[in-house]
Amino acid sequence: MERVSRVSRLRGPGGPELFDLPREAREVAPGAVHVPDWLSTQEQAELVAQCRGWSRGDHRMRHYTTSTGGVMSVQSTVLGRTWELPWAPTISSPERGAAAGEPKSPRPASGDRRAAAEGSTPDDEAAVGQRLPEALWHLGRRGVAAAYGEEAPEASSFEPTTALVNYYDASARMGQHQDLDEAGPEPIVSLSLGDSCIFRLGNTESRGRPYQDIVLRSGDLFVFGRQSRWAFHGVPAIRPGTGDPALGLRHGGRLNITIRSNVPGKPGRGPQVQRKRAMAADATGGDRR
Ligand SMILES: O=C(O)CCC(=O)C(=O)O
Ligand SMILES: [Fe+2]
Repeated sequence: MERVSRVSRLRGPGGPELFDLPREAREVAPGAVHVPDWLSTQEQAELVAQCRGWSRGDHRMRHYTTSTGGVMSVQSTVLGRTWELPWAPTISSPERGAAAGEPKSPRPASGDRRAAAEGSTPDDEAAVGQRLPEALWHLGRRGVAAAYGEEAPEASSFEPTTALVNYYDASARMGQHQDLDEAGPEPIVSLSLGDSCIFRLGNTESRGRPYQDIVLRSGDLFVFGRQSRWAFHGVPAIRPGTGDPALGLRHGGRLNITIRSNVPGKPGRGPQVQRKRAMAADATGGDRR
């Protein structure tokens, strides 16, 4: 793992914080690496703009339902190859989940979608299908190399296929869960944009203790694979107003992008997913995953 010391440009509610605190890249648990300030402000702003372009039409953000029918407080969209699982969004049935939460914008007819894509980049077009935008493929690869080192086997073997983009408004949260939808064991590459959050990284056995709370700020990279690939994790809180308005998140909030490898013919541990999601929903009042 590279050990890079960077100085954060922290913001507090209403403006920059008073102090610049050095934060170091750190393996917080075996296989779980936090690299603060990995993306420059410009890269972050570009990614926010790209996410806006990608999350249109069939890929618009929406509140998905958990398997028990609870509505997630987080809004999400999937780019690239989707999962063949009951909860997962599909391109051919874009209304899945709509009953759980009214879409933010009406679904455009296919002609409208072409119009919406005008002025968009080739990556925007890619996201309309099941191909992962190239920019995210590269970020996935770079992220693994930054976390585990250029020489790590995963730095060349990781084949990103899928990105889950989550939007958290000030009150959104995500309950403790495992990312079981991919067969694994490829790592999960997570990028944070906008407001800071508390990211809770737990153990692989249960949603409870031991866990540690890590502050993820805009531009941070977090990779969890290897022994932490099946660790329970979640986002118990957002810190509203801490994001830099220059990123272009018009209503504030936090964007999270997890870049994953979802191998066809190797569906995740489906039945387990259902159970685990149900557990998480039940234990948190059913409004978040
Ligand atoms: O928002 C985050 O940092 C975590 C998201 C997550 O765990 C997920 O989408 O599965
Ligand atoms: Fe997750």
